Order: sequence, then C-alpha cells, then structure tokens
Amino acid sequence: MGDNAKIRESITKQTIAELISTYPVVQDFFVNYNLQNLQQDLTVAGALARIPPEQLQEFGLDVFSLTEELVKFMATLIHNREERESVRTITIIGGRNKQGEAENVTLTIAAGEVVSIVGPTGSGKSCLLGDIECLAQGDTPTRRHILINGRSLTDEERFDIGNKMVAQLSQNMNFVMDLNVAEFLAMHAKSRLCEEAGQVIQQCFTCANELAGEKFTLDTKVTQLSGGQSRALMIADTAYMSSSPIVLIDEIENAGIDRKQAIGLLTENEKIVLISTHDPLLALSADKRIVIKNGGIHKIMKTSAAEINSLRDIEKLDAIMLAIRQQLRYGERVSPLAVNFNKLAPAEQGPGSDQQEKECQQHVGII
Ligand SMILES: Nc1ncnc2c1ncn2[C@@H]1O[C@H](COP(=O)(O)OP(=O)(O)OP(=O)(O)O)[C@@H](O)[C@H]1O
Repeated sequence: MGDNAKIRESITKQTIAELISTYPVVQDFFVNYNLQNLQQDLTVAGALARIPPEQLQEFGLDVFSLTEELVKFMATLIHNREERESVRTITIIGGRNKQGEAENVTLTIAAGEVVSIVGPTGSGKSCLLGDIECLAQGDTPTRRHILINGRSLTDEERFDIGNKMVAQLSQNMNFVMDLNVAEFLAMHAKSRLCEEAGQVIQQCFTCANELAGEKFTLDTKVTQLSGGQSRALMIADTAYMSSSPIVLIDEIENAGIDRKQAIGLLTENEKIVLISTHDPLLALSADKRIVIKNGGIHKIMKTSAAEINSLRDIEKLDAIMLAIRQQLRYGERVSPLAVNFNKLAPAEQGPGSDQQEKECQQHVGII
C-alpha cells in the first residue's frame, strides 16, 4: 500500500477529536474550508460525508476531493515530522581545492554538533556552506560529496522543494513583502504546518527581540526592520519553526545580535549547525572547526580544553567590546577600560602552539 493510501486508511477511521489532538494544526486545514464545526465524535470519514455538498462547491470540491486534500496535508505534516527526526549525521567527503589538489578529508558531523568554518577572506568558507546547502554530489566547483546518514541522496531528494533539509541564514537578508512581523510569522507558521502556531509565533517574536538590540513590535513592517533585527527574526524563526535539521550560518558577527544566545538557541533542538565566521568567540564556541585554505579543507581541529579556558577570557573581552559599542550607540562617553593589557598577551606555549595543533589533528584523525 502506498504512503498516501496508508494515511487515508488511518485518518479516516479516527474521530475528528482524535485527529486534532494528535495533530492540532489540522484545525487550520478545516478552518480554511470553513469546516470548524465538524462533529468531534464522528470518524473523519463520517464527519466529511455529512458536509452539505453546496458548502464544498464553494471551494470547487466534493467529499472525495476534500478527503484527498486532507490526505496530502497529512502526508506533508508527517513527512516534516519524520525528516526533523531522521538526520543523524552529515558527512563531507573532500573534493579539491582551487589548485585542483585533493582534499583527502572525510568528516562526519552528528546531530547536536556545532562546527565553525574559519579561514582568510576569499578562502572558500561560503563555498563549503553552498556545497552542504545543495547536498553536493561532486557536481560543484569543489567536487565535494555530502552524505546524509552515510548515504548519497538521489537528485529527486536533493531538488524536492518540499524536502527542506537545510536552512541557510545568509549574510544579506532583504524582505520584499509588505507584511508586518505578526503576519510574516503567521504565514511561516502556516506554510510549515506548525503545530501550536500561536504559541510558537509568540516565542519567535520574544526571542528575536531578545537577540536584537533595538526592540520592534508585532506591528512593525518586515521591510522596516534593520539588518540586525531581520537576522534576529530569521534566527528565531529557524530555531522555533523550521523543521530543517541542518542550519548553515554565514557570518552573523556583524549583525549586532547576541551571538552566543543565537547559537545556543539553534542547537537546542539537536540540529546540526555550521557557522562560517571570522569571530573568535563563535569559532571557539563550536565543538570543532574546519580551517579552509585556498579553497580546500586544510585542517579540522577539535576545540581543546585550553581553548575552552581561553574562551572565558574572550567572552570577557567581548563583553567589554559590547559595552563600548553600547556606549557609542547611545551617545555616551567611552569609560576608561579596567583591563590589564599586559595580561592579555597570548602565552608563549599557549593554545595554537605547533605541538597542540598536531595533537588536535591526531585527535580527529585528519590527514
Ligand atoms: N575548491 C574550490 N574550487 C574552485 N573555486 C573555489 C573553491 N573554493 C572556493 N572557490 C571560489 O573562491 C571564491 C571565494 O570563495 P568564498 O566566497 O567561499 O570565500 P569566503 O571564505 O566565504 O570569503 P569571505 O570570508 O570573504 O566571505 C568564490 O568565487 C568561490 O567560488
């Protein structure tokens, strides 16, 4: 029996109340067809059969085609749920760098892991994100292959627009719709068949406002949001509404948002997060970092215990920079710094020494 036939058989036998209690978002489907008053204790088949034909004619439907619409709606809902739960790993199989030299790398990243991508400007960080976004199969300039749960995807799986495995938060985000924040979030909730949409919309809005510096309201037009506010809204949206299990972030450091909180939020739901960054705080907040050089994966380094210690100092420095930025933003004088700069010089044999780098590379078993 095909998937849709199984869904049809299963849902039509349930009562309306049972179906709604398992999938609250189904109420939206009924409301769309003006069917909010269906009798709750009847089976779905029974309740749909009792709808007067003229009520459905308004939508160009009869009971049979309405049932098929409901089955398609449920199939998408179930597919999204399964997908969210199904990506356990992604694997990057090396291709070649800008010179055509082989990368000789196989890196597997598990659900819940955060990996940063670092390297000089123009080295190829966004290109690696692009490979993951399109689930490359040796058909991009880098010739990399990306596997999901250890296997290559078919072209149908890669290019199925309903199959949104990867969410990408890119550097430039522009809205073209004339909607306010509330309408925008409601539209997303609907298109992603979000369960408990009202609650999720409120969570997204509150969280985006916490991430962004300057507050905005639900009435604010999305076209009026600043770059940082748009970024904050999209991060909250990705964290709470998107079912995509893989999140790619291209440089959030310049968006003026709370970066640590943003990453914490995205990793809460066992997503795989890859961040291209020039920011030490973000780079070291990851479990591992991929170092890109000349278009190729040069090294993969696990964040060492010493680096995690340094991260605490980096956070303090970051807090100082943030405070200075706030003072400047609000037209205040910058207060004298209570920092002993002599103490800030990196220790001679500190993190980053050759010995430690070798250990890191051995640890992840890379080239
Ligand atoms: N392996 C490769 N083979 C061929 N071209 C590559 C490869 N990797 C990167 N490139 C090319 O190099 C250019 C710069 O790459 P990319 O934009 O990914 O750099 P970046 O590290 O993200 O830069 P920035 O830090 O400035 O954002 C792009 O034109 C990209 O197509």
